[in-house]
Amino acid sequence: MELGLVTSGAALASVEKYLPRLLEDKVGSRIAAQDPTLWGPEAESEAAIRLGWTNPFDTAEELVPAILNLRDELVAEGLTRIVLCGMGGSSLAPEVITANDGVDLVVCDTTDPQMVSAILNEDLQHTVVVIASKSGSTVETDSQRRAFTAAFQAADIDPATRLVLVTDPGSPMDDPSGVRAVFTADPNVGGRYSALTAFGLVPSGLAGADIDALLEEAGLVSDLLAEDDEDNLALHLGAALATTGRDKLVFASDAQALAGFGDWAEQLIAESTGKLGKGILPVVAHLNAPELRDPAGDVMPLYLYGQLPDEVAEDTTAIHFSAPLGAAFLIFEYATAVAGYLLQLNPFDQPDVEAAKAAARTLLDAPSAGEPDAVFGAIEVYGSTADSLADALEQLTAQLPENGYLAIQAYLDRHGDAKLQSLRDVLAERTGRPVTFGWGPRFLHSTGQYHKGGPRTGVYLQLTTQSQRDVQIPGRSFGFAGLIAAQASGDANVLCDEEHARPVLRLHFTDRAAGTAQLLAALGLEDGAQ
Ligand SMILES: O=P(O)(O)OC[C@H]1O[C@](O)(CO)[C@@H](O)[C@@H]1O
Repeated sequence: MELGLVTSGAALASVEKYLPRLLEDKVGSRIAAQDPTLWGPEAESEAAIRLGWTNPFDTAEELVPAILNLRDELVAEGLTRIVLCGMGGSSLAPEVITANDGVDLVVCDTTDPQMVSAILNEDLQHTVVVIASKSGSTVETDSQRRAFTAAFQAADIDPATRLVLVTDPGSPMDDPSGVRAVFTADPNVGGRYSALTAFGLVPSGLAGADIDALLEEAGLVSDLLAEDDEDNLALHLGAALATTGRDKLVFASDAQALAGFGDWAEQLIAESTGKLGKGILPVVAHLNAPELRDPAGDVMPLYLYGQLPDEVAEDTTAIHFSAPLGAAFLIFEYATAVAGYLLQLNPFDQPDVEAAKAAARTLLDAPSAGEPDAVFGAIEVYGSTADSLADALEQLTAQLPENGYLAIQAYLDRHGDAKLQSLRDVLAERTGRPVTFGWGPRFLHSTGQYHKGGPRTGVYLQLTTQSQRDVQIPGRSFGFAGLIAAQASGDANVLCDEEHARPVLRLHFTDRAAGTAQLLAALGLEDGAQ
């Protein structure tokens, strides 16, 4: 795949404006040298323990053979179905790596009982489960570990032969008892920058992806990214990302481009920049997305290609990017750190994620159902007293400010309920504004930071459901159904609180299939087709 970056229109103007400063301030070489002072005194202590990703190569030398040895052992034992339990930075990169290599990896990054149950109940005889958590304490991952341990025991399989852990040294998960292997990662790398560390490499390598080739691709650009050189792609990309006023970054890929890359970059950019009332909102879209037809003044189109086009319209604002996956990871990580420098924020913390987690914990201790404001068929409505579903949606989108965005937050099964993604285009078309579609609780570890920490311009459509069947979480007083309900309500409570004061419309399906069909019909969509 070709390696290159072309900027045009306002993106090019931003590169021309910022590049001389980035070169003069030696931003490229200072990031590579892991200089924690670059983002100002307030960010310094965090940055001092978060820059290890600039050199993933030394650690990989020992790590890769260990992963490949374990892979050989597993294959010899017929254990070829690899499931990965992990949230955000602990699962997004392996999903992209394996998809681009054409190997299977089952990612369990959910608390939806239907999706968890489908993963738990398939082919346990040939399954190995990688449990990945940097902190070792993320509630989703801990719950998934408990559920898989119980499922193996119920199937008369010793979990100690099937569980593989990836975590930071010294975390509550860094304990070899009762598991097949523990891989510890570089603690000086935050989750969303960890694609080329144990978090990206262990699950991908065990699933059969060519992780040596991935690291080689990253190696192709690592010297260039460390240089204070006007050809440094990360300086160009960082400057373009920081284009004044163009803070909705709309991703679209051609057929040959990196599959699913936008989902990984979404967390990197949203969690790194969405804070202090500023930031860049990634919108994972496609080439025919309404947002790209005649882009609004606050939209920055970002096109991902297998091969860059021969010509781009110079006066049309866009970023055009192409790179092999390993290189793309490293370029985007550097570029995000560069954008953080230009936007004057700390790209390594996520100060607003904790609020939703705390609100969910409170609700798990004392669940409070609350009464719906209205009921239409199989849909309970919270946060609107409109006379119909269509009116409730209309009232929500009418609150969009001029530079606002709509976030659809679906606490559902991203495989089984995938047809709901067609809502994105319809609502983008109707509102003329960027629309994001996030699966909960996965997005809480990604755009969730931006929703609470970024500009107060979002309106939120939450979709939740009654599940026909719950899945128990051994050792906990709640099951997955209670957990996902608390996560959705907790996040809504924070978005609506006095500090954030954002509009949230919650549509709760009392029957998953009937509610889905009803909502699609209310938006003029039949069974997911436009
Ligand atoms: O790897 P952990 O500690 O389980 O965290 C998962 C995700 O949760 C966050 O810490 C916060 O949402 C992310 O930054 C991270 O990628």
